[in-house]
Amino acid sequence: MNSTELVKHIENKRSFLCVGLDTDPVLIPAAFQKEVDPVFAFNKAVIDATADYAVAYKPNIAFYEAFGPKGWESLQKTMEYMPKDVFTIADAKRGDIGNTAYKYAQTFFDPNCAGFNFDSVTVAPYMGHDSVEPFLRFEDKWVILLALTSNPGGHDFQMTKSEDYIPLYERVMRLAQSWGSPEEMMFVIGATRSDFLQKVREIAPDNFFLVPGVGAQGGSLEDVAKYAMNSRVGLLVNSSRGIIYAGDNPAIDAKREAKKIQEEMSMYLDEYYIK
Ligand SMILES: O=c1ccn([C@@H]2O[C@H](COP(=O)(O)O)[C@@H](O)[C@H]2O)c(=O)[nH]1
Repeated sequence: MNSTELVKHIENKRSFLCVGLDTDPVLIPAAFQKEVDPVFAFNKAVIDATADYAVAYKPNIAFYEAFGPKGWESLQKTMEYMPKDVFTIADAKRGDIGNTAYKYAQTFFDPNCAGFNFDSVTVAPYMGHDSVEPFLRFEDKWVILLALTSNPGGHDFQMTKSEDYIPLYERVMRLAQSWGSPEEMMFVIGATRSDFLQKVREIAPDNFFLVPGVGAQGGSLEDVAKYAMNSRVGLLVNSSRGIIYAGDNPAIDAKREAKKIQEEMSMYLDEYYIK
């Protein structure tokens, strides 16, 4: 999906919500456990319940690969079930030398390889340009680089400063913009980093940000919208547990939560979105 289509879906749905499909077999409600593939059955119910309110879905790959071939099959079926008008993110956090990175890119982007056709994949940038470039060879596909993550340990390295006092996350964001255009590169910025939202938007005015950390991790959606929106919205805000485990019945509970977030987003689009 290219950026024009993505922005069109955001404007049409008045939403920049990404639903995280972090589907843990242990947490799936009992009603789905009797299905042949409980993970897929649950994901299907979540997608049905939330598709009117979400513009993106983000299966975190860890929740699938933990179960080997069975997990990959659930992911495959989930991807085949995705509505056409949503942006898909393989949250895989890959990163390796060039030829290996290309294999990772094929895994998620090339339908003739593993069979997936994700729009984007999350990548750790710390092995440098040649570890990211292979992902950029695929047309209309996106690389989403970890910049300022939402977890407490994100501080350990991302905030460290070199002799010129530039923190590592900033160095990553500035240098990475010379590797690829804002039409193919996003950054992960945690919603929990509210003090830095203005700064990261200043560093990367045109890129989309994938923002995890609202919902279960407590980040403020309003702060994200207020400080990090740009002239094409430029945000995909993810909530996983807060939506998918909102209750035992996704048709009611996941729908309610997704709708609530979408309504809030719609309000913030009125308030903060300047095209
Ligand atoms: O900085 C980061 C990068 C990725 N994540 C991922 O996003 C979701 C968040 O899930 P919640 O249940 O909404 O907290 C999950 O898949 C993480 O691995 C992140 O949280 N922070």
